[in-house]
Amino acid sequence: MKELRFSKMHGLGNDFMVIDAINQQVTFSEEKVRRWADRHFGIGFDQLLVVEPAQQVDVDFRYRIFNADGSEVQQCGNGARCFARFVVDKQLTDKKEIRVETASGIIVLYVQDDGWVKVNMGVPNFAPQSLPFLVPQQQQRYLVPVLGEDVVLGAVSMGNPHAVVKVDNIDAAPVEALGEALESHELFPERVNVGFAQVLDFEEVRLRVYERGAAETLACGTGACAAMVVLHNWGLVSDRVKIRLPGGDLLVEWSGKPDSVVWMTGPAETVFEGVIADE
Ligand SMILES: N[C@@H](CCC[C@H](N)C(=O)O)C(=O)O
Repeated sequence: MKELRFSKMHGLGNDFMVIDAINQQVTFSEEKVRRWADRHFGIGFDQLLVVEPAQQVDVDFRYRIFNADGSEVQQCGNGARCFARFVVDKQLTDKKEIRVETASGIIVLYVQDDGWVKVNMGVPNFAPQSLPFLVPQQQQRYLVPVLGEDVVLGAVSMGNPHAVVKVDNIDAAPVEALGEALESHELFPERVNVGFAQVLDFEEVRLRVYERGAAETLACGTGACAAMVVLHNWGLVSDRVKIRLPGGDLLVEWSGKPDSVVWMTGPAETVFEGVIADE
């Protein structure tokens, strides 16, 4: 058994175990991640974030993400902000503009003087095959039969797959039941994250997200970006929107022009440092 150092961090209550895998040797299995993620018998987290050496020449780090159920995924927005704070606080870099490779491409993280992090989340991809979403053609709105009703949703990849459902009031939304049913719906063969969005006005949206592989979380960064771009396409929000999640607020900006990137700005906090025995 060897000792493995980690940080426990969160972005608006979406919580993470963060491991420096540059200065420590560590291997991952689904079973190990699930054990660490357990909130009673482990450390407890929504996602595990791993800092690895860059594999490409033009980036600073490689960023790997595992959901609490042990599945490795392509992107995590709240995690990206925590990743930036981690590599700066641990003096793994002295840069304030950090280029990071993920399983879905390169993202750029900017650590601001106030400690918040602004992330270039890349260009949203509305092509159904990018999620993947098994529908005959790309549309702004899709009608999906689930739990005995036809649910209207938008679909987008923010590097990871998202479905967005507009609701009148997120407090009354069937997040658990519908979220779970859509997450593993046959039209989403790689499963999907499901956002429930309540539009307050052009600049403000309330959002709850049922995350693939982690169930409902207090916040989802890519979910906030997905909700914003879908609602923007539907003409319901402006280019700069405050997304109010159960764990706090995120600022999401997107012009809606072809090939324009999405910007997400918000906090990232360290809760404690820990050491765990690892085989
Ligand atoms: N919490 C995240 C998203 C984490 C990954 C997601 N559950 C997936 O499976 O794609 C965020 O802040 O974006």
